[in-house]
Amino acid sequence: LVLGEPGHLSYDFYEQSCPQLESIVKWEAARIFLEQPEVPSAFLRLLFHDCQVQGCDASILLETSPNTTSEMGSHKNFGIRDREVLGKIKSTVEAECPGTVSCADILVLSAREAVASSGGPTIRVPLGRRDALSTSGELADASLPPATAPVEAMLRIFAEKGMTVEESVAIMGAHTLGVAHCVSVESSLGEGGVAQAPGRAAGFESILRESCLGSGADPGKTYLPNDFTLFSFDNQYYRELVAGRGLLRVDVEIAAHPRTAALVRRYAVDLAGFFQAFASAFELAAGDRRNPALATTCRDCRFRPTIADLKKKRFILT
Ligand code: HEM
Ligand SMILES: [Ca+2]
Ligand SMILES: [Ca+2]
Repeated sequence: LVLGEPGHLSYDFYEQSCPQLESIVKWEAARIFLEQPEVPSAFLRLLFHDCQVQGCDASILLETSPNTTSEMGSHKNFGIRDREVLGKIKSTVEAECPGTVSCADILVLSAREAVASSGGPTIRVPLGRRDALSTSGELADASLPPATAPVEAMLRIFAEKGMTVEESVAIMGAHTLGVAHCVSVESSLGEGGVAQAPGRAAGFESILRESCLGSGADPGKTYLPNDFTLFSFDNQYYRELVAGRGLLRVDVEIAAHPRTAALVRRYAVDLAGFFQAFASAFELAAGDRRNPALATTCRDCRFRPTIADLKKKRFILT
């Protein structure tokens, strides 16, 4: 464990200390994705939910430390899964490069592989993030958008990271992978056949009502694909939106909002344009480093020394 200066991110950060890093993560992730095809979508959402709360510092992987609640205690993190799979990748890296690579960088690299191995763009990411030692469920509550977030809130969140509207609409294309549970969709369903999400196709609205409100549906357990090609990183998400088949409120709204509708229609027919805007948006999302203070490189991504342990110097090896 190295108490590092929170230096700048760079593309060659581990060039001397762990030259094989990117290929280790690439092959270990590929091996895992082959056995568990539901993992890439989990990694991509994990990246967003980590970086959104005190920056990209792997704080979402922390288990409760004394006097704080973990981020997973926040209902905004409902559906977040497969955090332990990142631990597997981390231990493979540890075997080659002990105490060198941060969990935050492992998360960014793994999310990048999730996109590339699902057919999306290959994204170059600068490295050198440090891991948080503390966090709180309250902070996650305050920093993450609710499932009901409208377009304006979405645009504000990504503008804060320096994204253009083109990039903000492109990063929402992450919803080309994975699932949403009924509990996240429910609030957008109307009463008596009147859609709460204007712009959603009537036929799709009734499919959602049947799937999520029908007998046998359990809001916390029943889930639906984010698009028809939930394992493939493509522009199908935008095609669905143009056809009025958005799942979440923000998905439905970006197809109609004056600032975003034209971009949704463009990405639906311009895969290369979507990939390019997504790649630069991803780099901005992964570049959020609000919390470089007292940050470190942790060997275990989930159970980290507390600040008190550090003060006793029990964990400081160098
Ligand atoms: C304001 C913006 C956003 C909102 C309101 C939002 C909301 C949600 C919600 C409610 C779910 C479903 C959770 C569940 O029920 O299991 C979801 C899933 C997902 N989100 Fe977002 N999201 C946003 C932006 C993003 C971004 C920026 C990314 C990644 C860069 C992302 C990646 C994903 C992925 C991959 C899934 C599927 C997860 C899975 O299969 O487990 N989302 N999102
Ligand atoms: Ca974080
Ligand atoms: Ca897809």
